[in-house]
Amino acid sequence: MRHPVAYLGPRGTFTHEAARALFPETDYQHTPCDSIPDVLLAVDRGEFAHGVVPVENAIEGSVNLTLDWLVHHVDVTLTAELIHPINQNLMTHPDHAHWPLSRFTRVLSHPQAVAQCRSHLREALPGAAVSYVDSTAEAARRVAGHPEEAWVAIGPQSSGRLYGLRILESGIQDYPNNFTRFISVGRPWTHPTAAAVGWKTTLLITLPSDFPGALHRVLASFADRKINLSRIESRPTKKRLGTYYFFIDAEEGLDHPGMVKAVADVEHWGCQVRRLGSYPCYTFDKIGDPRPVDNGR
Ligand SMILES: O=C(O)C(=O)C[C@]1(C(=O)O)C=C[C@@H](O)C=C1
Repeated sequence: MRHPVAYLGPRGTFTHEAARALFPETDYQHTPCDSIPDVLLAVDRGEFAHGVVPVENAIEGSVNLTLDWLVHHVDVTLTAELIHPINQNLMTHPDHAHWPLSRFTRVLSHPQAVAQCRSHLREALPGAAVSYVDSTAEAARRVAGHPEEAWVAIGPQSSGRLYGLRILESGIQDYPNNFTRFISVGRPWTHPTAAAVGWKTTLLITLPSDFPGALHRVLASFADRKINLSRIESRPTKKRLGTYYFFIDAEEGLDHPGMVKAVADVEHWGCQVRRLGSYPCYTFDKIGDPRPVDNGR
C-alpha cells in the first residue's frame, strides 16, 4: 500500500512538485487539498500520514498562513525540508495566445506568486486587476475554464501543461534566485534514496513579558554552544499588540548535546519552548527531478 501524502493542490502547484520530489510516487500516494490549512488539519486529524506545505520564499519571505496555523490551529511535527526552485510563468487560454499583453484585464494567482512578480506586473500589465486564489494551479484551472475572459495566470509550467494553457512569458519573477522552502509534517519518515544536505530543528519560543533582554539571552544560549541559527522569524501572538512568537531554526538535531543545553538555558530564562520538529534538509538538485506531472497522474 502506498502511504498517503496531502499537499496544497490542485495538481500542478509548486507544492505538488515538492511533494513528488520528497515522497516518490512508487511508495506514496499524493492527494491535493484546497488550502494550506486543509493540508495541516488533515494531517493533524490523522487522515494523512504526511503533508507538504510551503513555508518561506527567497523573494517574498514567510508564508504566514503556514506559520500561523502551525502555532494556533494544529499540533503536527515537522519532518523534512526541501528547497525547491521557483520559475514563474505568465499563462493564458490558447485562444488568447497571440494577444498583446495590454489586452489582458485580470491576473490570477496565489498571493506569494503575485508578490514575487510585482515589478514585472507593473511594467507588463499596468492596467490589469489582480485576483488572489489559494494556489497557482487553481489560478491556471480558472483561466482555462474561462476562455471568454481576458485573464492570465501566474504559476509553474506544470500547471500550464496540466490545464492546457499557453505560456506567454517565462521566468517573470523579479529576482533570478527564486527558491521556496517546503516542509513535510506528520509521521517520521526517511527518503528512500536521497542523502540529506543538513539537519535542522525548529523551535517556537515565547519570551517572558517582564524580562528586558530576553531575546538577547535566547540568542546567546545558542551562540555560547556554537549552534548556528539559520532563521529567526517573529509572528504576532494575536493576543496583544506588540507580543510575538519567535520561530527559531537551529542547524542541529534536538538531541545534540549543545542543543540540549541551549534549550534548557532558554527554558531556565522563563521562555516557553515548543519543539516543532527536528528533521533532515533536502535540496532539489540532490533529491532528483521527478517526471513531469501529466494528465493521467
Ligand atoms: O500556489 C502554489 O503553487 C504553491 O505551491 C504555493 C506557493 C507558496 O505559498 O509560496 C509555493 C511556492 C511559490 O512560492 C508560490 C506559491
